[in-house]
Amino acid sequence: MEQIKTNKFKKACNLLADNSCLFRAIIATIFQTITMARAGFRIALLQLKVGANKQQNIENALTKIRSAVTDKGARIVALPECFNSPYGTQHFPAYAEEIPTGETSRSLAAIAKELGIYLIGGTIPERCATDSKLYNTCTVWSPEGALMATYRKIHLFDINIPGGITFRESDVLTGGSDLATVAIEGAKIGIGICYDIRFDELARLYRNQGCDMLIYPGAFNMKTGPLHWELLARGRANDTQSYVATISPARDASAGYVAWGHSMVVDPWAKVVAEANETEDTVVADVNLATVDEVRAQIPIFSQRRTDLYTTNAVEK
Ligand SMILES: O=C(O)CCC(=O)C(=O)O
Repeated sequence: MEQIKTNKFKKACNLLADNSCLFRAIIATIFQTITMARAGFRIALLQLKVGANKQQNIENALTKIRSAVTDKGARIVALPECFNSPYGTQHFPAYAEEIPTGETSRSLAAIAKELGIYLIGGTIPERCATDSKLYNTCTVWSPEGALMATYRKIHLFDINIPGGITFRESDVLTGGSDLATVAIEGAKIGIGICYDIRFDELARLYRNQGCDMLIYPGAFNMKTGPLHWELLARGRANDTQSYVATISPARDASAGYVAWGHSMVVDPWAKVVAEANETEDTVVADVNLATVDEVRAQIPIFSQRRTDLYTTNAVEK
């Protein structure tokens, strides 16, 4: 019996010795997989001045995109909500364009291709070619200039704070019904727009789908911005243990709708890692996907949820 065991052991050793190169390669791959930290990318958020002249708004965005890439080394550039039009229901019909045939889409596709970058194209008022309805829509462009995704704002901004702010996007816009994720540089990114950030359910769905980062072009105002903008960005980052980026237009005190500004990147620890003030500016941050993995491993709330006590949507990761 002992003899048989010894022979088997010798055979196994000989096999390993014969295939030592292969064996070493397998061990090296396993070790690498265990220890390999995920990389990341540099993102630039463009807090743009937006005025009444659509052509100027587009030109300004293109200039700032170029400089974020050539001067600051961004691989992904993100624009604010409603960057080609003043923000207001009275403006949306006049500024609306079809996607991807409108002039704004064509300009974004061309600059993404020229610079070889990923471009989160903020939002524009979209006129749908098939139903003629208006949507508040984000487009995402690849380094080849291809349209990777469109996201139509799901939760329309309808609020009424007497003496504060009253806004009813639903007077002219239709809400979208689809989530949108894109795979960029090893990260899965979920898109939301402004008011959407108030809905933790949407962020949860993206987390369930395996997102590492959530990007919200937005334009909070002088009433809700000071109270809620950072709170919500940090809240969603903390809930989902993801990076969160919020991108606002610059503040223009003379505009009909005065944006809060303060575009920011929040890391999965819910720490604000880069932030603008209210003026036109470019916010740059390095997104480190190893930080996502680190937080999720160290505070493993996702696997600790008591789904026997409350419902959540299907978990893919
Ligand atoms: O939720 C807020 O306070 C502001 C939302 C907003 O401005 C928007 O959805 O465009």
